[in-house]
Order: sequence, then C-alpha cells, then structure tokens
Amino acid sequence: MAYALSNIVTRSSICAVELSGPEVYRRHAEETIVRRSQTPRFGLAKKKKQKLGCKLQARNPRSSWDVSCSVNGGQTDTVGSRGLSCGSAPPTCYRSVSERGDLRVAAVAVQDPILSPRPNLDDVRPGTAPFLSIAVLGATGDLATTKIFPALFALYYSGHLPENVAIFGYSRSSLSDEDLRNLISERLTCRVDHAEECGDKTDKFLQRVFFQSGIYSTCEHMQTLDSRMLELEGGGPANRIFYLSVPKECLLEVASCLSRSAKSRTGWTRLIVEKPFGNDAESSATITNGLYKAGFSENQIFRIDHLLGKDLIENLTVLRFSNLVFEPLWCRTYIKNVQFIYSEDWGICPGKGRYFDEQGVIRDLVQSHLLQIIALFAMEPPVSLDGEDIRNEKVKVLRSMRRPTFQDVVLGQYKASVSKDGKSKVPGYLEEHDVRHDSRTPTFVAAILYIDNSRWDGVPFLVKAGKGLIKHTVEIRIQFKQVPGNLYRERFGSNLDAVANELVLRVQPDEAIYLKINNKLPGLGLQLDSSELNLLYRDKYEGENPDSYERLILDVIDGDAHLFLRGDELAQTWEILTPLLEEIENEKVAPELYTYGGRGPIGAYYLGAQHNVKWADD
Ligand SMILES: NC(=O)C1=CN([C@@H]2O[C@H](COP(=O)(O)OP(=O)(O)OC[C@H]3O[C@@H](n4cnc5c(N)ncnc54)[C@H](OP(=O)(O)O)[C@@H]3O)[C@@H](O)[C@H]2O)C=CC1
Ligand SMILES: O=C1O[C@H](COP(=O)(O)O)[C@@H](O)[C@H](O)[C@H]1O
Repeated sequence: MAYALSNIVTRSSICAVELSGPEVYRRHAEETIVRRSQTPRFGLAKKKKQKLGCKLQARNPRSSWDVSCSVNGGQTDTVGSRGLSCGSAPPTCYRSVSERGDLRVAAVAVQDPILSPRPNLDDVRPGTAPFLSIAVLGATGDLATTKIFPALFALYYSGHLPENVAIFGYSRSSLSDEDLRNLISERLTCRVDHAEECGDKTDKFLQRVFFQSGIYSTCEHMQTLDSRMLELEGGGPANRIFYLSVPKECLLEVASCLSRSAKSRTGWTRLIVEKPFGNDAESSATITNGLYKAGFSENQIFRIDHLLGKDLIENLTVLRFSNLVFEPLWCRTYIKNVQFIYSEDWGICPGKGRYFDEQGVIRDLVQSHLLQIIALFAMEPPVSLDGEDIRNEKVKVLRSMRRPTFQDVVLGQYKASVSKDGKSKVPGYLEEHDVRHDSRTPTFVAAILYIDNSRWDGVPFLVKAGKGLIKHTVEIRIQFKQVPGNLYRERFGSNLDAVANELVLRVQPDEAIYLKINNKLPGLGLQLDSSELNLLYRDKYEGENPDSYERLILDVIDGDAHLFLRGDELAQTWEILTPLLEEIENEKVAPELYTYGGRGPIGAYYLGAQHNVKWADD
C-alpha cells in the first residue's frame, strides 16, 4: 500500500484522498495515510502541530471509501468515491491517481506538479571520484518501479549518489529513455524535511536515467548496455552495480550474460540479487553455484532481504551491544522465551498469487526474513561491525539451530470471511487470483525453534507469521523470567508471569522499543502498576525514516555487506527448513483453516501451551 500512496505524495501537499479497491487493503491504507500524514512528508506538516488528518469512512467496503481531510484543523470537503474536491485549496491544485491491480488511490494535491522541461544530460562528466553506473534489470516490473527507482532517487536527492552517476533500466519492453523517465517520475518522492529544489533535483536525476531494451537469454543486448555505459563513463575509472529484479527463471542467464558482456573493466562490479533464493537446499545451492560459475565471487553478490534494512532491525544490535543493561541479560538465565511475530492484516497482494502459492509462508516469511532476525538476535558479540564478522556469528547461530519437525509447527490457511459491517464477503485464500483452487499452501505458520548452544539451551524461540490476520505488526518480544523470590508477589496475585518484564521491538508499523516494567502507583499506600518505558520513534524523532531499499542500496555502494545474506548463511537457513518442508509436502499436510481477519488457527495456542509459553500478541 505504501507504494500506491507514495505515487501521490510527490513534491506536494495532499488535501484529499480517495481510495478504492478490495477491502483487504483498506485498513492498511488507512493506517498508512494517517501515519504518513503525521510526518512532515506532506509539506503542510513541517511542524508536528500542522497535521494533515485524514479520516476514512466506508461507503461500500468492497469498493469505495469516503475520505475527509483536514489541514491544520480546517475541514476540507468530504471526498466522494467519484469526485474529488479541494476544499480551501491554494491556487494550484492537481489530481493524481495511482492504480495497482484493483487497488486505486487518488489524491488532490496542491503545488504545481508539472516538471520543468528536462534538459539533456550535459553535466555527467567523469569527475575525480570513479563513475558509478547502476543498471536495474527487470526495470518495468513491480519491484523496480515501486521500490528500486524511488530508492535510487531518494539517495540521489539526499546527496548519497555521486554526481557522476548513470542509472539504466533494462528489460524486454520496447521503451525509450523518455518512456522510462515518465514511467518512474510519478513515483519519485522528495522528503519535505529538506524539500528545497525538489523539482530541480528530480529533473537532474531523470536526466541520468536511461533505458536499454533487451532480452535476457542472449548476451547481445547486454553488450549494447555495456557500450552505452562505457560512453557515459568516458573511459575513466567506473564502478558498476547490477540490480537483478527479474523473475527467478531468468536470474542465472542474466548473471551469466552480465558477467561476460558488462562487467566493469576499470572498477568493481556488484550484483544485487532478490529473493526467492531457491525453494529448498538443493535449488538454492544451484543458484549460488550458478552465480559463482557465471563469474561472480561471493563478495560481489549482495542477496537482499528488505526486512534487514528496517531501522529497528539495525537497532537490535545497537541496543544490545551499546547498552550495558541488556547484554548481561541476553541468555537462558534471564530470558524465558523470545517471540518473533510477522503478522499481516491483508491477504495476497495483487499479482502475487502464483508466486505465493509456490512459496508458502514458511519460505516467504520465515526462511527469508525471520531466520535472519533470529540469527541477529541470538548471535554472539561479533569481533567488529564488519560484514564478515557479523555474518560469521550469524552462521554459527544457524548451525546450532535444531531442525524443526512437523510436531513443532502449526500451519494455517485463511478462509473467506465477511467484512466488519457484515455486508460483504472477503475472499478466502483459495479464491485469490492465480492460486490453485485445491492449494494446501499455508498462509500462516506458528513454530517453536530451539538453538542448542550454551547461551540459548532450552529457551523457546517462537515464530508466528501469517497473512489475513487481525493486525499488522512485525515485532520481537523478549519475555524475561519471573523475579526470583519476588518481594511483591502478594500484591501481584497468582499470575507472576503476567508481570514479568518484557522488552518489545516493534519493527512496523509505528516503530518503537518499549520495556514493560512494574512500578508503584503515585500516592499513599503501595499499589503496583505494570507500565512501559516507551521509545516511540514518531514522538522522539522528527523527519522520515528512509525506506529499507534506500539503506540497503547505499550499503551496496559502500561495499558494506553486513545486512546481506552470505552464501553459507543462506545455505544454513535452507538446511534448517528443507526437512520440514519436505515432510509437509510428502505427507500432504492440510493446513488448519482460520477466518480471514482473525487470530489464526487455534492450534497455535496449543502449540505454545505444549512448550509452556503463551503468545504475547494474543
Ligand atoms: N515485487 C516485490 O515486491 C518483490 C519482488 N521480489 C523479487 O524481485 C524480482 C522482480 O519482482 P517483480 O518486479 O515483482 O517481478 P515482475 O513479475 O514484475 O517482473 C519484472 C520484469 O521482468 C520482466 N518479465 C516478466 N516475466 C518475464 C519472463 N517470463 N521472462 C522474462 N522477463 C520477464 C518484465 O519486464 P519486461 O516484460 O519489460 O521484460 C517485468 O517487468 C522477482 O525475482 C521477485 O521474486 C522480491 C521481493 C519483493
Ligand atoms: O518480502 C515480503 O515482504 C512483504 C512485506 O513487505 P513490507 O514492506 O510490509 O515489509 C510481504 O507481504 C511479502 O509476502 C514478502 O514476500
């Protein structure tokens, strides 16, 4: 959803928004609008008091919502599902519409959005620093247009790309440079906290964007790409990044052609590779070996996991290793269990049915995201912050992880439900577009994992990941043991677990780190209260957090691999999960059905109970 909005929140201030599309996206959209409207991104909200508030009211929850917006408390007109009005808008006002699948977000915004005429590329000259060429392969795709180009622009805009940079899009479509510029320009967003020269910088960025049409299976067009890069690089030192945002079937042939035809001869060449990194241990090894065989060494390959680029994930290690109070507690002596929750309150995103049905939730969210976070959470202190040192420690954790069997997991699949007002039906997983009608693919998994090493022996690591659940949250919850011989036990009543300390890192939405503690209520007597020491990012920090793709692409430019999966690390994640995946597939295990918008299968509760733990998010 954020991508749809970001199309519109471009160098302008929104004064009215209209949404239409399946109900499954409504809550997420609403949250995104409200969250974004609290940040300075909208221009009108430079100071916190100047809020743009949007309220959504369901008209027909399956197709349209009325949205009324207020700017600094002044109410604009209510926006209907057909027309948009701009209330007391400043003189220039334009309407922008973003459509992805059957989701549609339209907005009326102020400021002149028309780009000034784009001058020719005349200031890209070899400078003193090496030239940087970045090519996005699969440039017309969803990921490239919604994430990669906007992230590249954000980096350029905030001065993190060198002046002598050129950005190429490559795909089979027959587009001109100008076509690609038009395709991506709608999605480029300036940060309003330093929004000066937004239009100017956008134009300058777009001048540096080029398109090369070509197929992936022969190297001829990649040679043309190479020639065009050479022309701009002007023969001086030049580094190259190739972002492979192509369907998995094309990955190895693209890598092989790039290696033969388009590697830099005068600097380094780096490859960014997107998931899925295979389906199991064997197919993943085929990809890894295929990349090596194509001529790329491990230190040139950056396997991206966008969750690792989120601020709170980086903060996990900062919190632990830079504060004396946490590290001594980070072990089996004090921690009762750790819970990793990845819960989405929407189903399958438009266009992702086939991909998800092949992958399932264990590959989609556990292999690629949650095992990474567990490894970062549980690793020993690394020798340094260097990528190799950090990844060495992560690999050790993964090697110590016990292979889960089917007894350790509960699988679920969401079924149809009705909307909150009871007026319409929300489709179940089997009715999603491009999903097999008799699919057993799980959309939910709860699992108990153990790390058999001296630090974590016996501590359950709980994992819960799913789609179509009651709420959207990604969080890490560290549950501490009870205070031994608690002096205040009489006042807490019988459930001392309920008042044990808990440290929560909420990765999204609304990033926060909070610690649940017990304290005395002010006043006479001795009444105890459970409360929170709360670091809520939005209250503490002004400005907008960069998107994770920005952070990760910048790391690639800097050659910093600590947030990317190394080949041996990736292989270990598959070693852990492949036996389980095979067991599920061989036994044709049917997932437990759960109602869309609910808490997931009841089996998850019993699984927790078997291991003497209660899910913290229930
Ligand atoms: N979208 C997302 O949010 C995420 C995507 N990924 C991964 O990133 C990669 C790109 O994803 P996404 O952009 O969604 O993918 P798309 O399906 O949108 O494909 C990207 C581009 O590849 C070309 N293409 C599509 N099908 C074929 C084909 N059969 N043979 C050759 N070229 C084809 C198309 O360009 P053209 O027709 O112009 O050649 C298309 O624009 C995939 O590996 C995906 O798994 C990973 C995480 C998230
Ligand atoms: O990689 C994936 O991530 C998305 C969630 O993305 P985010 O931007 O909300 O962090 C998830 O929906 C998708 O299934 C998965 O492939």
